[in-house]
Amino acid sequence: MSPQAEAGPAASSRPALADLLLSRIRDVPDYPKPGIAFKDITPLLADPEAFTALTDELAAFSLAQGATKVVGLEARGFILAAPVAVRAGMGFVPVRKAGKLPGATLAQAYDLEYGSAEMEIHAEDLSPDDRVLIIDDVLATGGTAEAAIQLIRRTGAQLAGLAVLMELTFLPGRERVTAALGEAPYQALLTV
Ligand SMILES: O=P(O)(O)OC[C@H]1O[C@H](OP(=O)(O)OP(=O)(O)O)[C@H](O)[C@@H]1O
Ligand SMILES: Nc1ncnc2[nH]cnc12
Repeated sequence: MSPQAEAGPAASSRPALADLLLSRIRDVPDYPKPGIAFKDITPLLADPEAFTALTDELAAFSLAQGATKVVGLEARGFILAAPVAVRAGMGFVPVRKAGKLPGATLAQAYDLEYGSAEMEIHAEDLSPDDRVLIIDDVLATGGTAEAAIQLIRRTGAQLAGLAVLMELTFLPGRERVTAALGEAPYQALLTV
């Protein structure tokens, strides 16, 4: 399945799920900076029906891709990815912002919609036999996800794909991550 075929169709093929998830995401204007329309997922997390439906959908995607590990991107990616890993029976590996992991790390610098940062992973948490699904809440410029893809490749593990709750289509994130993913699939449950 091509990355393009994976992107977006969840919203059209599962309209009830898409409507439920979308109804629980709040727009906050001018946060954290003027001009940014912030997508706040906390109402979705507070709703057990919506959070469970999201977890089940992402767990099914992880299993369908043959993943062995789920990687979550700090911080909102942790909240989504950890229950997916438990539901799918896979390990969870955090990608953290610089300086938070105590062991030997690989590091990757990146830019995002409203700033720049550096992320790290404990390379010892992944082996070449692992197939890694990366999970995050929002794909905006794609800078964060692209850096995570590069980081996973540098560990020597295989990429099972990238799944996000929501893609912001007015930014060129999809082109950026599908180029970085190569043959590995991309799934956005919602496109806004
Ligand atoms: O596509 P991009 O332009 O890179 O933006 C997307 C990233 O931005 C947000 O994370 P943020 O760094 O704000 O961290 P948080 O989850 O700790 O709030 C979001 O959770 C994604 O990880
Ligand atoms: N507009 C946005 N809303 C929420 N998270 C984001 N990460 C990057 N851009 C974002």
